[in-house]
Amino acid sequence: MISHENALQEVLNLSSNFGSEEVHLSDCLGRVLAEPIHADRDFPPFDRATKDGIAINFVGIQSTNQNFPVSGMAQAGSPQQHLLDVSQCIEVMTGAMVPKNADTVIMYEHLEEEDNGFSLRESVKKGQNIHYKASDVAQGEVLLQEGVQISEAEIGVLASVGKSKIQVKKLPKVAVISTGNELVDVEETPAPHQIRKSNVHTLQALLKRLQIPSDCFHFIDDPSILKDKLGEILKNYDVMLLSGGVSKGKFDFLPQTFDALGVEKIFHMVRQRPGKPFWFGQHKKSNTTIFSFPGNPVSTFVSYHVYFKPWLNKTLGMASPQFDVFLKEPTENTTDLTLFIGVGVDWVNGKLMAKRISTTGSGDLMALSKADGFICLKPDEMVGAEQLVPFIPARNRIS
Ligand SMILES: Nc1nc2c(c(=O)[nH]1)N[C@H]1C(S)=C(S)[C@@H](COP(=O)(O)OP(=O)(O)OC[C@H]3O[C@@H](n4cnc5c(N)ncnc54)[C@H](O)[C@@H]3O)O[C@H]1N2
Ligand code: MOO
Repeated sequence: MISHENALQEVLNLSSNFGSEEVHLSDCLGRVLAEPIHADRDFPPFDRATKDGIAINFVGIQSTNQNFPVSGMAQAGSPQQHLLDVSQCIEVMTGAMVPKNADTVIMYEHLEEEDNGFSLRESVKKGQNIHYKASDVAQGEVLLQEGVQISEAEIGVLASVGKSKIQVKKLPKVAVISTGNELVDVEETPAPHQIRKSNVHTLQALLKRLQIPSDCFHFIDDPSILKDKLGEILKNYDVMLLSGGVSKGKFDFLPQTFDALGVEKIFHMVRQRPGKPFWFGQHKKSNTTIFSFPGNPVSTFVSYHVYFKPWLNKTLGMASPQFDVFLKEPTENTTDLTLFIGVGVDWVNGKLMAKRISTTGSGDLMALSKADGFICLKPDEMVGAEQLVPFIPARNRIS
């Protein structure tokens, strides 16, 4: 049986590239840039007043006895004014172009308004209250690199440089598939021997968060139906995310179905818990990557985070972030498997502290809703209290 580390490496080795596509600014949140973004002009594009007040030429302070008659008004959005007489001033609003021949801005609160203009109430430093042209960024500079994930802050940058259409990395087309005779739809009332499908909904929600559209399928445990239907899906999707039907049961038909469809098995069964029966492969002809997760809800959920997310990140040209948390209580892994243990996390004195969630096992869907993520313990590893341990977040606890 393959170790978790080797399994992850095999998954990453099969990362793909789906090219790029153009999307509108309003649709690009969360997508990954497939082009560098350059400054189309200097930022700021002109010497900009940062306070409401007056603009003067500093030389005028010596010659005017600290009193400046007003010769004009510079409003944000108006063309540049010209201060012709250095003994005078031009009133200037925040965001306006500093007038030609002016080099200093004084805010109203530091001035005394008089009949014939303004006099100074505070000392003035030459050049104050001006945000200089190109002091943030010069025209042509790279503002955002290819591979950056677009957040709300990047949207502002894209808008500032006039990018209404953006090249982003194309996302895979994903089929989310559940298998099993016991599964019924959410709307149905299950008979005593049945349960409602939950994995497909969780997987679709996880994908939706990444803006990945997916189609959902369900098939009963029938080898010929599985072969027909999965054969069709192979032709039309880049990725299959399946749950259930991959273990040792007499009705776990997926491994043999993949084999019959000519899907290359990369590995089946990983030395980990949960998620041991994970089956991973690729159909070369259709270039479809197959993540066949064990059906227990926690196994499917953990496997998605541990394998599919890093695969997707690499496919989109992004690094997978690595996190550590401090363990509240000592924890020992007495097995020869890598363990992923559900934890709740809390900020304590600037440290993210993790505490184990009590659970009955990988069928315990309710415990999942209490977990903020999973800590990873290597086989036979002992981690003491207050020690750091790798953490796979399942929800955002920072913002
Ligand atoms: N002889 C062995 N038996 C089992 C092994 C093993 O190594 N040897 N592994 C166990 C582990 S670990 C897991 S996990 C399960 C996984 O088995 P399958 O992937 O074949 O999953 P199923 O048997 O189809 O289902 C398991 C469990 O999960 C429920 N399920 C399935 N799909 C869904 C869904 N879409 N939504 C909600 N719940 C789902 C299903 O009803 C079962 O209760 O195998 C162990 N056995
Ligand atoms: O994946 Mo099983 O994942 O340990 O219940």
